Order: sequence, then structure tokens, then C-alpha cells
Amino acid sequence: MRGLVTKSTGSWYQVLGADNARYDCRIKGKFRTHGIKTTNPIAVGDWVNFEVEPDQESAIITKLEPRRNYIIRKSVNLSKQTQIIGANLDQAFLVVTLASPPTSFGFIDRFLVTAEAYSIPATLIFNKLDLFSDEGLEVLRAYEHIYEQIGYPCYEVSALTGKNMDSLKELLKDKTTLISGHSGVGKSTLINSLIPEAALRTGDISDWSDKGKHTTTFAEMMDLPFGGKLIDTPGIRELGVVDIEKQELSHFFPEMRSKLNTCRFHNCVHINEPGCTIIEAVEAGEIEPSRYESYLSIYNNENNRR
Ligand SMILES: Nc1nc2c(ncn2[C@@H]2O[C@H](COP(=O)(O)OP(=O)(O)OP(=O)(O)O)[C@@H](O)[C@H]2O)c(=O)[nH]1
Ligand SMILES: [Zn+2]
Repeated sequence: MRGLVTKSTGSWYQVLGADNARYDCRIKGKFRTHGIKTTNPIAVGDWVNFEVEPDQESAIITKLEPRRNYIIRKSVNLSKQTQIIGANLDQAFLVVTLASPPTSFGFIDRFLVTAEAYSIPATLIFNKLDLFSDEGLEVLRAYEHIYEQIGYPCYEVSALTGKNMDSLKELLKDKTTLISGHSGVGKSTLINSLIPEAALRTGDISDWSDKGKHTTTFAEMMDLPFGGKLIDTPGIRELGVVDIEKQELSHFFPEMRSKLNTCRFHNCVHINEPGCTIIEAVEAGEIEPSRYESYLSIYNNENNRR
């Protein structure tokens, strides 16, 4: 039967079958992963074929359909390994906030670079709008302006009061969206506001995760009541920047992309080369200094977490 993977622990996969029933599936033997070294050959959002075992208790995934796209992160404990967080995504949302605790530019930019690297459209959701004074709002709008100019849509909401949540629903409707954010930004509150049954879902998780007691839950796909799917990434607070050649990094900063052919040296990496148009653009205020700092930080492989 054909089905959609909606949850995974790395050893167990929950699959929503074509018959609308959910199956607990496993993989038998080795699975072709097309050159991706990963702890989970199959990810949430994947379309698969599976066969129900004679005992009717479990099922075996037999085939993985080609992915339209996917997003990957470095595994925290296994140095060379990577995790596929989600596949077949329409877009990625990063929930951020400038209030308790504020999200740093570095955190935002690393997320955006990852989304660019995998060609997944990214949107920033600024939460906790209700906490802002007029002055605070000015700072917020300045942040938003930076990212909107580059081409990233920004939305300001309050998951707590529900302010502007309707415009968010419009964006999510009938799409598959990966949602991410560091601890405390209000991602759970936001999901609960979008999916009122999400509280039920929590009970469901603990029940199901018995199957994966010693593994991590990578991600979970939820149905949005107004149409569309949301992929939550519990325990995944940050997407690492994976497998980007230093020489290529600037391609994943859209505001740098258009200027790349104009540096004096064709192999310019925009650090301290003479005749570098990226550095000139930073100095002229055309490229935001915080974005250039993030570029340097990623280039130097620094992990300046919040
Ligand atoms: N004022 C205000 N507080 C909010 C808003 N959204 C969430 N919060 C609060 O922020 C805190 C963190 O919210 P959570 O939804 O638990 O945050 P999270 O991002 O899921 O983080 P974890 O709980 O660590 O997983 C809670 O005290 C929420 O009540 C908001 O829009 N406005
Ligand atoms: Zn340059």
C-alpha cells in the first residue's frame, strides 16, 4: 500500500496509508539512500510503499518514492552522520522572537542559509507581538525590514492572544510546512493555537514513543484543521549548516548572489580580498552588517549559538 510517513524515531515509522489508517512500520535490511549518509533513511514527509506483516501488528516499508526536496541537519551525537528532518516540503517557518528570550541574527541566518541550500522557501514568524511597546515595535520593524528587503516574508503574531494568526493560516493552508524555532519562542503555543486538538496529540506521542524509547523522535507531521500539514521538529532547536562548500556559501545569501560576478578575483570568498564588491556593499550599507557577520561566522565554522 502507498502511504505518507508522519512520524519517525529512526527505527519506527508511522505511516498514513492510502486507506486513511495509520501503520507502525519498520525497514528491513539496507535501504538505498542515494548517497546521503543519514541516521534515518526515511523521513517524515516521505511517500513510501509498505506491506502489512501476517501478524497484522506491524508493517514493512518496501519502497521509498523519489523526494521533491528535503532538509537535513547534522546529528548531535554522531559526528559524521546527518538526519533528514523532513521531505517534500513546500516551505519552512522559523518562529523567532525579540522578547524573552530574544532570537539572535546568527540563529536566524543559519536557518535561512540551510533553507536556501535546500531550495525551500523560508518565512520568519515574529512571535509575542503583545509584549511590544511602541519603541519595541520600531526595533521589531527594523528587523523585519532587513529580512523583507532580502526577500524573506516576515509576519508578526501573538500566539497567546491570537493576533494576526489568521494571516498565518492563509499561508499554511494546503501546504506542507516545516516549523522550527529555539526553545521558548512559543512554538508549542503557536501550534496549539493552530491545531486545537494538539493537546490530544501530546498524549498520543507518549503512548507511541514507547516504541522508540531509546531513540530520538525526529519530527512529526500534523494535519491542519483548515487544510495542509505541519511538520514539527521537537527537540530540534537548530538546523546546522551542513555540507556547504566555503566557496559556495555566499550563494546562499540572496543579497550577495547578484554581486558575486563583480568581485575582482573570480575565486573571491569576500573576507579581505581587494576589489571585493561584497565588502564594498557592506561598507556602503547595501548589505546589512549583521548578515555579513553571519556570513563570516558560518564561513569560519563558528557556532555562535544564542
Ligand atoms: N506574551 C507572550 N507569551 C507567549 C506567546 N507565545 C508563547 N508565549 C509564552 O512563552 C513561553 C514559551 O512558550 P512555549 O510555547 O512553551 O515555547 P516553545 O517554543 O514551544 O519552547 P519549549 O517549551 O521550550 O519547547 C510560555 O510561557 C508561553 O506562554 C505570545 O505570543 N506572547
Ligand atoms: Zn568578494
